[in-house]
Amino acid sequence: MERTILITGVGKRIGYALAKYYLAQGHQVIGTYRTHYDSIEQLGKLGASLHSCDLTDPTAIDALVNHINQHHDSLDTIIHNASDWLPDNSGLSPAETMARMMQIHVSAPYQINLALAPLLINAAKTNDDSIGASNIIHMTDFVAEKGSKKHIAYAASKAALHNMTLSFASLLAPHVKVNSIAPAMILFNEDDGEAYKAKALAKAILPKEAGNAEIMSLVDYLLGSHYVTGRSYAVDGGRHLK
Ligand SMILES: NC(=O)C1=CN([C@@H]2O[C@H](COP(=O)(O)OP(=O)(O)OC[C@H]3O[C@@H](n4cnc5c(N)ncnc54)[C@H](OP(=O)(O)O)[C@@H]3O)[C@@H](O)[C@H]2O)C=CC1
Ligand SMILES: Nc1nc2c(c(=O)[nH]1)N=C([C@H](O)[C@@H](O)CO)CN2
Repeated sequence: MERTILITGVGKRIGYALAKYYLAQGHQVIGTYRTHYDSIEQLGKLGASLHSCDLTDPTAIDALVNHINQHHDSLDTIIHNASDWLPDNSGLSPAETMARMMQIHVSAPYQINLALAPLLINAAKTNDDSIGASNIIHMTDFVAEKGSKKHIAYAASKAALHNMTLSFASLLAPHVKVNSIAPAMILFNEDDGEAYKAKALAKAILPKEAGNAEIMSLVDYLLGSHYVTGRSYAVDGGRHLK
């Protein structure tokens, strides 16, 4: 079955890996980006439909969903991947920090889900088994359940994003499944030093930088299911047992 998958934040790392992976499988990918990296050109050459959209701007989000509703007659999957891992000591005021985290991780997915839900439902109904045929995936974080001393606003926004998983799962059943993926140590950042890396790895009983493949295989499972919804799937090396 050829899918049409909207992925936010496809310019790098997990979002870029997801977009390339599903394009390679022959699916249609609609990708949003903020910074125009060379990777965006690469995805365009692979056939992706790409849209610049800063998720802190509700007007830009309106333009995105209006374009999708007007130019795409089918959409069966949305992956809310875009995220800003903003520390509490970034220099922004507490009010600005919390507002930014809630806008990107909660308000933007809320606005997009409500606007595109009819497309997801219609796509599901074209399937022989329409129950749970369409998908929304919210990329949350292990810290949504545990909190974080240095990313309080970020963690709170990811917890709110998972709460929306529960609400949208109830609202959009039986045609649309809605699930969270709660990762921990998937990819280090380029500026992470050896001491930080060692400390981060030691937080899990499986001390690994898990890599993109862990996310891709879980997304594949969720897309193929017709029976899992309203749940959070941890990809965290057993951090809860440390
Ligand atoms: N990497 C990891 O180990 C972990 C990741 N996660 C979650 O997994 C997901 C993917 O992680 P990862 O690939 O590391 O994410 P990144 O931090 O690398 O960023 C993901 C994308 O989000 C985009 N983005 C950030 N702010 C905005 C904005 N205001 N408007 C539009 N796009 C924006 C970035 O664009 P730009 O390039 O322009 O900044 C980037 O392309 C995220 O939701 C993250 O919270 C959770 C736990 C661990
Ligand atoms: N948007 C992002 N969110 C998170 C990132 C990231 O790079 N971008 N990284 C992490 C860490 O890997 C953390 O899980 C382990 O230190 C968390 N969220």
